[in-house]
Amino acid sequence: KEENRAKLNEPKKKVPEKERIMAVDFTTPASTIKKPRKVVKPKTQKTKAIGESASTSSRMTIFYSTLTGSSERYAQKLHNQFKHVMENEPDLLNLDYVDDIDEFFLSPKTPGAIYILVLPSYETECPLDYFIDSLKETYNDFRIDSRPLSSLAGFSVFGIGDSESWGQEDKFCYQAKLVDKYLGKLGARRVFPLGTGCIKTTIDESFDEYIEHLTSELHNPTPASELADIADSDDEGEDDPSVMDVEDMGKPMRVKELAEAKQMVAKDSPTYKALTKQGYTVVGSHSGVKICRWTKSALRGRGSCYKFAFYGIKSHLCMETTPSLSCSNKCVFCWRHGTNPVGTTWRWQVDPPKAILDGALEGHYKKIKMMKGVPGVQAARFAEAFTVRHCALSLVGEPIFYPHINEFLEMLHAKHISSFLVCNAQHPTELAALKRVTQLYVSIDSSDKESLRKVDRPLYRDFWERLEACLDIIREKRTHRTVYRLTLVKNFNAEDVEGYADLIARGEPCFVEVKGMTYCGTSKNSVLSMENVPYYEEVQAFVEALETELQSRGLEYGLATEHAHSCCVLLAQKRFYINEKWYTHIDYAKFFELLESGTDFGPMDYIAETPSWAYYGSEEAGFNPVDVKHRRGKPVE
Ligand SMILES: Cc1cc2nc3c(=O)[nH]c(=O)nc-3n(C[C@H](O)[C@H](O)[C@H](O)COP(=O)(O)O)c2cc1C
Ligand code: SF4
Repeated sequence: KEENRAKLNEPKKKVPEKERIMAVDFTTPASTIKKPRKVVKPKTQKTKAIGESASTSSRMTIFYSTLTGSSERYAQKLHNQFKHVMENEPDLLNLDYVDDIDEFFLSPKTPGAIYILVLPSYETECPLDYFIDSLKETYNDFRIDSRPLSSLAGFSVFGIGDSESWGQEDKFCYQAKLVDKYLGKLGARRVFPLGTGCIKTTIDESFDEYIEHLTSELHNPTPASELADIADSDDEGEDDPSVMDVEDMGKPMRVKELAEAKQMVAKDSPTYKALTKQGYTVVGSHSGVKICRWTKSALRGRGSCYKFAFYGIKSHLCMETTPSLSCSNKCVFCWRHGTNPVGTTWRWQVDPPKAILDGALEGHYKKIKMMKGVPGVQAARFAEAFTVRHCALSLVGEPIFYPHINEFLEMLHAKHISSFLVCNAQHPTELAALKRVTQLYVSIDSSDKESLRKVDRPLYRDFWERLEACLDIIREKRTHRTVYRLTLVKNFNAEDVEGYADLIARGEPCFVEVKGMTYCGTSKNSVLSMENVPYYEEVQAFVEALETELQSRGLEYGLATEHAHSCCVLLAQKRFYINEKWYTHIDYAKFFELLESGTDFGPMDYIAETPSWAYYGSEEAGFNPVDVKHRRGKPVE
C-alpha cells in the first residue's frame, strides 16, 4: 500500500502543456429487479395529517421539471415573487436533477416545509414519468406509512400544458394532475388547489392569479386540522390508468398495456430532436446509432480507437449502437443527462430485434455514405466500411435493459458481427440471463458505495448490492471474455487503488481497461470541469499502482497494452501472456466458428497475438504505425 501511494504521489516527468493528451471518447451505458424500499413504518391505519399550518414562516421549496424551458421560467417567476412573501428565501430545485427523491417525497428532510411544484405534461416520455412512478410506488408499498408526507405543512401544484393540442381525453396537464393526486394520497395537504395554464393561451393570466391566491392563503393560513380532514378524504381508491406499471420486464406486457405504453423516444418529442441534433439516428422508438469519431478517423487513415490496439477492431468496420437509449443511472459525466430517458423498469413499447438491427445498419451506412466527399477518405477503407464487422453496444443507455437483447445478439452473430457489450452493473438478473457475447464489459465507475452514489447517481436504492451481484456473475461467467471498464474522474473516483483491487478480486475479469474521463463541455447541470480530466501520466500512475496492488495479493495481472491518444491502458490476466508475448487480440473468425459448432468454449479459445506497437511502454504507445497521427488538423511530425 505504501508503495502504491508513493507511486501515485511520485512527480511525473513534465510533459509540455500542448503535448498533454486528454482522454477522448467517453460513453458508458448504464433493468430490473424490484426495488427494495426504505421502510418507514408498517401500514396499519391511516395517521391523521396534523402538523404546522402552511404560512409565510414555513420553509418553501419550489420544484420544477422541464424539457423545453417554460416550466423553469414560470418556476423562476414564482421564486422571485415568493422571495418577498416568505420569511426565508425559497429553494428552487429542478426535480429532474434531484439525486434522492426519497429525501423529499418519502421521508421529508424538512418537516413543516411547503412544496410548490411547477410541472409540464408530456404525452411522450419525459423525466416526470419516473417521478410519478416513484410516487405511485411509494403509495402502493405496503411497508411504508400510507401518509409519509403528512409532516409537510403543505403542497400545491401548478400544471403547464397545451389545451389546444391536448385538450381532449383529459390529456391537458394530466401529469400535473397525477402528481397533485398522489401527493394528496401520500398525506400531504393542499395549501391551494391545483392550478393549470395553457402555454399557448392563458398561461400568464392563470399563473398570476395562482400566485395571488397562494400568497393570500399563506398570509391567512387555514388551520392544519381543517386541511387534514380534507387530505384524509382524498382517496378515491381508483387506480390511475395512465401510469404504466410494468414491474417485471421479463414478464410480457399484456396487449392492452402494450397499446397504452409510451414510446421511449417518440418522433415528436424534444428528446428526439435533441438526439438527432447531436448526430444520433434514432432507430424505432428506443434505439440509437451514431458514427463515432474514430470510425471517421480510420476512414481517413488517421488511426483507429484503442480497441484496435487492444483487441484488433478496425474502427471503420465498427458500428456503435444501443437498443435502449434509457438508463438507470444519471452519471455526472454523462453529457446527455437530463434529456435521456431514465427508469428502473422497462415501461415503454418494445421494438422487435430485427427492426432494430436493420434500422441501425441502415442509419450507420447512411452516415458512412456521407463521408464520401470528406478529404482524405481512403477508397479501400470506404468500400470495406459497408460491411460492418463489429458492434459496440456502448453508445448511451443500457443495452441489457432491452427485453430481447439475446435475440438481438444472435442476429448480430448470424451476420458475423462481433459484439462488445458494456453494461452498467445495475441489472444482475439480465446480466445472468445474457447469452454469449464476444466481449462482455461492466463499467466500474467507483470503488466504494458513497462515491459510486456521487458519480453514477443511480436510480436504484440498492445500487451497490446490484453492482456486487453483477461482479459475482462476472466471476461465474468464466466462459466469457470479461472486462471491467474503469473511468477515472479526478477528485471523484481516481484515488482508491485498494478499493478497485477489492472489486477486481471479487469478479476476476480477464481484462481491466482504465481510461481517463473525457470532458464533454459544460452544461448548466454539469458538475464537472476540465480539472476533473486526468492527464495521461496520472492514468499511467494509477494503473501501475493498481498492478502492484494486484500482484501483492497474488492476482496475476500485467500491464499489457496502451493507447495514449485515448488516455487508456489495459491490464490483462497473465494467462494472456504466452511465451513472452501478449495475446489480447481476438481471432474473430475462430469466435464465430466456435459459436456455430455449438461446443463449449472459453476466452482462451479465440485469442490472437497483440502487435508490439500496442504494448504498454512501446514507442508507438498504441498508435498503429500504418496510420498517420493528426492533431489540430495537421499531421504530427
Ligand atoms: C411532444 C409533446 C407532447 C406534449 N404532450 C402534452 C400533453 O399530453 N398534455 C398537455 O397538456 N401538454 C402537452 N404538451 C405541451 C407541453 O406540456 C407544453 O409545451 C409545456 O409548456 C412544456 O413545458 P416545458 O417547456 O417546461 O418542457 C406536449 C408538448 C410536446 C412537445
Ligand atoms: S447515465 Fe447512462 S447513458 Fe449516461 S453515461 Fe451513465 S451509464 Fe451512460
